[in-house]
Amino acid sequence: MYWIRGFGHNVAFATPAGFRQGVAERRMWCHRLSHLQIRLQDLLRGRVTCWALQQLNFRSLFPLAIHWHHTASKSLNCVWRQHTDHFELQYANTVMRFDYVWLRDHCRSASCYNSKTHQRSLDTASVDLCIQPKTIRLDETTLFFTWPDGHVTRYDLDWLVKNSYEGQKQKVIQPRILWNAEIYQQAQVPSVDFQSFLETNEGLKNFLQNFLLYGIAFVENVPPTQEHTEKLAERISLIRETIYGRMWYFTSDFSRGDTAYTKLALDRHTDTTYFQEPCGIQVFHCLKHEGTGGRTLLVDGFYAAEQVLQKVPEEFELLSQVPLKHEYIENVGECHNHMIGVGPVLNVYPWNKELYLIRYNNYDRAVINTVPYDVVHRWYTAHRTLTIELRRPENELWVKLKPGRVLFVDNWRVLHGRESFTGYRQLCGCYLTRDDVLNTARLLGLQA
Ligand SMILES: C[N+](C)(C)CCCC[C@H](N)C(=O)O
Ligand SMILES: O=C(O)CCC(=O)C(=O)O
Ligand SMILES: [Fe+2]
Repeated sequence: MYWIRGFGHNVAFATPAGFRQGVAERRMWCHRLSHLQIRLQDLLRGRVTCWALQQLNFRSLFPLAIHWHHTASKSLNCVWRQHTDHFELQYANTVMRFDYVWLRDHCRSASCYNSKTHQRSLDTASVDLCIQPKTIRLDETTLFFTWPDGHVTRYDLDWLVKNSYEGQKQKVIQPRILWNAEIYQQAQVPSVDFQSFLETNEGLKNFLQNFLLYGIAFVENVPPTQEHTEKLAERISLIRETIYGRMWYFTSDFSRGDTAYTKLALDRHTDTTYFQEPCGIQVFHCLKHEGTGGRTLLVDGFYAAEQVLQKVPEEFELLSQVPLKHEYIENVGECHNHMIGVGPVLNVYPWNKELYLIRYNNYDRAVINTVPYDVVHRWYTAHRTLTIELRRPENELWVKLKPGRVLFVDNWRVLHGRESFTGYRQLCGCYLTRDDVLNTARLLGLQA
C-alpha cells in the first residue's frame, strides 16, 4: 500500500502487483517526485501527487518503541513520545518532530493568538528557550501540553500534520504542469473570453488555474486599446509601475535604451532580471502590426531546468547557488537609469528544493564578479547545459500576437522572445505584482 498525499488530502492505493514491483515503482516515484513537479502524463493518468511514502517499513524505523504512548483507539493509529529536547509524533503516516519552543510559540489559545486577526499575541521572546512541558496527554484527536507555569496549549493532530516541517517538506507550494511545445498544444488549454474574465468569477478562476499550471494564459476578444488591457490587468492584480511606466506602450522607435524598442529579434529571456525582485507577470497586447515577422517565442524555463536536474543534478544545484548580477544602464534622452539585481539563475525553496523563480537574460547579465574563477568555469558549463535545453526547438512555442488576444506570462517561469519584424508594430501591456495575482487566486480557492 502506498500513501499518496496530493492537493491537501490523503489517498491510498494498492501496488499494482506484488512487493517487488512496488519497490521499483516507489523508486521511480521518489525519483520523479524528488523535484516536486508534475508531469502532464501523470496528471492525465490521475496520478497527480506531491509525495509518496511507502509504509511497509514504518514500524522498523522505531525498534525501541517501549516508551511510546499509544492511543486507546487502534483505528486512530497515533503514537507519541516525550523526549527531553523535542516531542515526537507518528500520525497519518507521518513521523514528526517538534521543538518545545515551537510548540509553545504556536499556541492558539485566546491569550496567545488572536483568531480574528490571525495574528500572534504571544511575545515569543518571553518563552524560556529551555522550556519543556510538565505533562502531555492525548484526548481523542487533541493533544494537551501543560507548561511549567500552568498554561495549557492544545493541538489538533491534523493541524500538526498540516503544519509540521515534515508535512510541508514533501508538499509543493505550487502545482504545475511543465511543458514543451507538444505537451502544451496537446493540452488544448482553453482561452478565456474577455466578457467572462471580467464579469464572472468562474471565468477568472479558469483563467487563473490555467495560468498557475502552465505559466501562460490568453484572454480573447479584448477591444484593442490600452484602456481595455489595463482593465484586464486590474481584474487580477495590481499593476506594477516600473521605470517603463505603469502601462507601457511601445514600438520600434528606440525611445528607450533597450533592444525591445527596435525591430531586432530577441532571444528567449525573462524581464527585469536587474530588479531585486523581478516582475512577477508580464501582460502583452499587440495593438497593431502592419508587416512581417514579429512572432512571439515562449519557453517553459521550469521544464528546461527540470531536464538539467534529471541529467546533471549538480549543475542544477550550482545554478541555484551562485549569485549573479543583472544590470540595466540607460542614458537615452530624458531617461537615466541604473538598476542592479542580485540572485542566482534558479531560485529554489531551501526546504523542499522546489523551483520558484528563474532569472535568465543573457543581454542584461552584468559582469560576473561575485564568483571565484574555478566556480565560474563550472557555472559556465551549467549555464550552457541549461541554455541547450532552453534552445531545443521542441521546447519552443511560437505564437503570433494579434489585436484582441492578450497574453499573460509568468515572468518567474516562462521565457519570452520575439522574431525580428518589418513594418509598424505596436505593443501595449504592463507588469503585475506577483503577490497580488496569487492573492486573487487563493481567494478563489486555488492552491497558490
Ligand atoms: C518594453 N518593456 C517595457 C516591456 C520591456 C523592456 C525591458 C527590456 C529589458 N531588457 C528586460 O528584459 O527587462
Ligand atoms: O516585442 C516583443 O514582442 C517583446 C519584447 C520584449 O521582450 C519585452 O518587451 O519585454
Ligand atoms: Fe522582454
